[in-house]
Amino acid sequence: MSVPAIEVAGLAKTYGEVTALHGISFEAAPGTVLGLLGPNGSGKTTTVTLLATLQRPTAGSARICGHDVVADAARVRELISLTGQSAALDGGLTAAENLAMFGNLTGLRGERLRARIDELVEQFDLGAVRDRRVATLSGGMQRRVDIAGALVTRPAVLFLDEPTTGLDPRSRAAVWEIVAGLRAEGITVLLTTQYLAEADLLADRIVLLDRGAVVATGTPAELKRHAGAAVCEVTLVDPGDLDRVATVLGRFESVETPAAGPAAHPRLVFRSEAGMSTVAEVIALLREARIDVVDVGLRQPSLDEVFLQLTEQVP
Ligand SMILES: Nc1ncnc2c1ncn2[C@@H]1O[C@H](COP(=O)(O)OP(=O)(O)OP(=O)(O)O)[C@@H](O)[C@H]1O
Repeated sequence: MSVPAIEVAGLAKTYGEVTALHGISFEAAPGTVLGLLGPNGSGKTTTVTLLATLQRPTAGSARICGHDVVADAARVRELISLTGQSAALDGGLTAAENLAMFGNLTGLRGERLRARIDELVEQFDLGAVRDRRVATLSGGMQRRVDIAGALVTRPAVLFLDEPTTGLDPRSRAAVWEIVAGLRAEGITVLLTTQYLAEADLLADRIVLLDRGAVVATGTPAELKRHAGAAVCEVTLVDPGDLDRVATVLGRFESVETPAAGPAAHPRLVFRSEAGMSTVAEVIALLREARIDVVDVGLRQPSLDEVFLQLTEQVP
């Protein structure tokens, strides 16, 4: 078997009285996307900073492509790149100048640097903004330049810390495409995100952290199966019916769901142990009580629902 791109064993970190990580373990195979998820304060950033050699663990170990992040930190730094939500760009420089700056920082110069910048401009579709000052670009475009900057040195492992936070849906989709492309190139990506749909879409495997411990690992599909039965979702016409529905369907176990938008129809979600029979029963009960619905359906639990079940709060 090949050496894991990321290998974390019993990794712990305490800050004075605060234990940020209680000895976590997980692995990522080369060329895969690992989603690191968890509520605020669960230890995601601490994990990334330890793996990126920005601080030292209190106990346990971590290896990047077989190299220890403490004993072999210099080699690890050559293998990784880190980019986050706050773009590390110089707004006064053009996109191409920023890429050159990233190259210079790692010793890439001259013709090799110019050729690499041309490649990245092409790959990230930055031709139109190449010679524009970064401060004048949209947030989505800046994020693209920033990720391109992290790739100037062709890292084996890329840490993407909340790469789509604050982006509009179109720019977010553009970043998703980039991440899928990186995976196709064989780069291992550790992605932290607060958007579970994003992890569902991009991650081969997910590590779910809560209060400094791993509470679940698996593929998105495995995590959803772990949550157990399918759910029956009832979408109501009238918000005024919510209490009545809760009474009429009181025998079913309700599932906590992420808040819907203000304009959305009110919905209730129940565990559906008996699959379609539960749905049939729910429809019969609602009809009997003359409660109008927009929709009653059977579906797999979403990753958000799994998350709410396994942790104490939303990420
Ligand atoms: N330098 C520090 N000194 C003291 N405590 C810290 C330090 N850095 C992190 N912590 C604590 O460690 C815990 C984990 O924090 P961390 O930033 O890793 O979580 P996170 O999952 O990245 O959260 P968020 O999603 O809010 O960024 C928190 O309780 C935090 O307050």
